[in-house]
Amino acid sequence: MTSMFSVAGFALVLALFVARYVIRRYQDDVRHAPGPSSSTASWIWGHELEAFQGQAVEFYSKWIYKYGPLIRIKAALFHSDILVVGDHAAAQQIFADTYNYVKAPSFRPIVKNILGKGLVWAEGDDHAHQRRMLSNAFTPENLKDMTDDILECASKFESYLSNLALLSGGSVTTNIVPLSSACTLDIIGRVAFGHDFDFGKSVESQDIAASWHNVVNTGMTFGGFVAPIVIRAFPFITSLPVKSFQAQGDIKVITGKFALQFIQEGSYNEKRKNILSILLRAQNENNGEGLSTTQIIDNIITFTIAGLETTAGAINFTLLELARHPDVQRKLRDEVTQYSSDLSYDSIQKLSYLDAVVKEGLRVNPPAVMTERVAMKDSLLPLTTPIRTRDGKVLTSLRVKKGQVFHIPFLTMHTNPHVWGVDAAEFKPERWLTSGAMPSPNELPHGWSSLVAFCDGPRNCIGHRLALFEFKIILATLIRSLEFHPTDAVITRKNSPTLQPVINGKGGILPLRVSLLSHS
Ligand code: HEM
Repeated sequence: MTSMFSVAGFALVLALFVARYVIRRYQDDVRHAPGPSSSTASWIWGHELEAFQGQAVEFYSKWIYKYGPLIRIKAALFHSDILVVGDHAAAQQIFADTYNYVKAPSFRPIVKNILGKGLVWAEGDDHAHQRRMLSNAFTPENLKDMTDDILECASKFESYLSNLALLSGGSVTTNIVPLSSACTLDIIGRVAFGHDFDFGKSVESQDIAASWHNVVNTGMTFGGFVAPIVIRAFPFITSLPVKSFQAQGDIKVITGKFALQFIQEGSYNEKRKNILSILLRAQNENNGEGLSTTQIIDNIITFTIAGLETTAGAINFTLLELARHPDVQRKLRDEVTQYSSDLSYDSIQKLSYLDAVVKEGLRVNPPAVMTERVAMKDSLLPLTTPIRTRDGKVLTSLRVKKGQVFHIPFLTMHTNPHVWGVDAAEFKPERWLTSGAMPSPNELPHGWSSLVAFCDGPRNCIGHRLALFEFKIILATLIRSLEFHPTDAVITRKNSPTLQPVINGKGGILPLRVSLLSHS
């Protein structure tokens, strides 16, 4: 008898579940979005495994260029279909409405452990408040005060490579990845909390490098694919007492320690130039309205993590492009040596070819490859490119339900051949300088320089001006005295968790031949 009731109970739950699924399916327009056929999806992993196995967003690009800028794919573990958004109006709306479209809630506990309760973790009013308080640290005036620190760190990078080349008779092949990371760690350490990590020589910088290497290579394994999908399906597991869910990252521990030390020294009133000093002084001036000391430290940690490998990645891939395009490299060197003996904030903005190289570098190899958002309520998404349904209706906007997951691949949006032409994926800085070579503004996304490398809207990259300044100073410093050449290595690209150069399945390796100008 008992077993009969439990079978009936189970059947009822199942029927309710199926009914809910069917009703939901017909209350939104997601089913009308085109995309790869369900028959090509794995029954358990949907299209997500195929997408993971390809290069960075390779499949999202392939599908979007084939089916249109907004597509639907089957999700893993029976989750409802995911919308992959390359449509500009839809992306703009998602980025603008930060109260409705949020980062995946199931990952917040992990983000909190790794970064603390700073800007990346915060949502809604808390985010708006933190953002208002933090923005002041990134004004051009404050960035100008950081110039000497950035120049010094870039020079160390250049000296290291020059010496290496000199010791090998003027030319050397080296893995550029750990060196650019050491340089950007030095910069963020100095400008964020007044600490010098000593270009990869300090124990802390080595711990940070080892832990990042581990993150990159674990993210490319099958386990790295499955873990976030399981968390999405069973969010409660992040609160289980499992070591890896509760662990704080090395960068958080190390940065937190140095930031606290800096505060305890109490010298922030004299050390005006770094972000921590700026925020602590603002805290005193705000009579309690500002951020708490814990929030300030959590944001220093957040800036370090968010600003370190993204900027390093931009340098790595742009040096690779320059190595592959010697003519571009020569033109850049000519401009840098001709016009800029001083690399101040104002003078570097005037170097138009350097600016074009930087934009093109971020277009074809955006360090943040894609992002994800989840709808918090039922909503209507505007579309730049209407969708035609099977029964002939034309949809200029799409109804989506609460809980809808969106993947927004920046790289796909940057290199769409229907927008940028047949050479969309090629590195050609000239396109930014030649009249008529760029697509018209209404064909491009809303964002910095009509790109989404720094995302868009109230959650765009708060550090983008600092990132661009660093990026330009490092490139200009290196290119003045060194020449970069490609090697025979076959380099592919993976998203783990930023854009990674990969050789034979291993991430974090990018060999380049570097020669002293006088020896080439
Ligand atoms: C080339 C280098 C960089 C790139 C390509 C980049 C890209 C991005 C992108 C795409 C986002 C949005 C992520 C999302 O919402 O899913 C973002 C957010 C953020 N970035 Fe950057 N970033 C770079 C450098 C930096 C630097 C140097 C800092 C700090 C000093 C920084 C701090 C942040 C923070 C705190 C956020 C979160 C903003 C918010 O949610 O309000 N980034 N960045």
